[in-house]
Amino acid sequence: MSETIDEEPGNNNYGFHGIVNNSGEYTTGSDEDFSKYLLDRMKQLESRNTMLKEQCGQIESEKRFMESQKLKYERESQRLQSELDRLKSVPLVVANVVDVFDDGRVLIRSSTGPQFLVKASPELDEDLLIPGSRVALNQQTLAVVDVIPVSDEPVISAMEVIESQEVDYSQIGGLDDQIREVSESVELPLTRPESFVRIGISPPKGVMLYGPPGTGKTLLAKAVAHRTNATFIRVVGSELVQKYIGDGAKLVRDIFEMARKKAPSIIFIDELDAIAATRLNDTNGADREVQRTLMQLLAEMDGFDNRGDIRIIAATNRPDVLDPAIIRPGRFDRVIEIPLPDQTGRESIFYIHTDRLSIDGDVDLAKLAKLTEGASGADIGAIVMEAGMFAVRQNNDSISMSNLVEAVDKVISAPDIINDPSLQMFS
Ligand SMILES: Nc1ncnc2c1ncn2[C@@H]1O[C@H](COP(=O)(O)OP(=O)(O)OP(=O)(O)O)[C@@H](O)[C@H]1O
Repeated sequence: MSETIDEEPGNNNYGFHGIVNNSGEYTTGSDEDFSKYLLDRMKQLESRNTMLKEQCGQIESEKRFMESQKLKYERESQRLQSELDRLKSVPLVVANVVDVFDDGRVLIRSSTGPQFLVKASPELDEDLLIPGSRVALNQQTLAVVDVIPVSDEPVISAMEVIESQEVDYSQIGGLDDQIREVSESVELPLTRPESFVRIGISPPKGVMLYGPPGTGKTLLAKAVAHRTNATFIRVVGSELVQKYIGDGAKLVRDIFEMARKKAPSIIFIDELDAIAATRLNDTNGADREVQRTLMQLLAEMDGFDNRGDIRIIAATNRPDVLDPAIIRPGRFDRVIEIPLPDQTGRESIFYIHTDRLSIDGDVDLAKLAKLTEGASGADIGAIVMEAGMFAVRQNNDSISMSNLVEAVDKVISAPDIINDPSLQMFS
């Protein structure tokens, strides 16, 4: 037997350097030995090549499998995410965590009292689920879908608290009578309480402003707060009962508590109809929630001294649906209509909104007021803003009458305005 050697530095280009014969001596070998070596080497390389090709094929098919798995999981994850978003977007019930068990179940207490043993969504960070934390539950399954961060506590997010208001009566157009009435019933009891004591009458506890949207109800409430240096606390009725179900009554308590702490204060309840609509006999869960919130509001109103330094103003666009209990004496006993502005009102609102702007000398506010019959103060604000945008787009230095007429058309979509012959001079 002879053994090929290729460790030694070679004398050919194939890595063949010689053989060791049967006597153990090294020899460079014959041509035959060299051919045999090449043949063996070729076979070796071919089989290695085949093996590597197989491995490569195997890895390729594993890669394809992994890619299809990845695609499948991505789709699954998207589906779960949209399911989760959907669950989170429906109104959620707020509850407190009482205990968390090892098997992932959570004992919660709803704000209306009963306790439930529920599951937590797997997406939730378990570390945040601790006894005492506030959580949001899916309304149907009661699964915990979110942990409410401390800064998102309903009492804070449900109300807007502004300690000093910038709005003044002079920024409200066309509501002189209403300003006087609100001032008498809200401002005087706060600024001159002794006058009421002297005469022996009680000021109204609550004032209700009703009228179409955008007519200045919120503006009026803010202006009163400014005049009295009172803290302005604004809550929206629909949010109290729809955003954090089960918490409406507690929120009402918290709001009055906050008003007492920050007194003198004005609580402004926007969309009062969402919590004070006429009660039906056949009530479902959501109606009961509304009722509980309203009962708490009435209890708070009945409980506080109307000579104190908390005033309540409510606003609604739907006075027709209100529960009569809400306007009983000692509650919202002063009801003030805030109507759409008339010609003079619209003119003064145009004046207020254009006063600080750069406008052309020929701008005719009376004409604009005439063109905007049926428009609210908010519509007029939007018209002026839109006219300003037209002027900016045209690179002008000031707002022209034609900018305003065009804006009227855009905001209140009244096509006849453009065809009105008396306005041709402005277009
Ligand atoms: N009488 C008004 N005078 C001047 N501006 C007004 C008047 N009414 C409304 N506006 C303008 O419209 C905006 C919206 O008005 P505001 O929020 O007070 O209306 P609202 O009656 O409370 O509406 P909603 O019922 O929709 O809550 C104001 O910020 C102001 O720019």
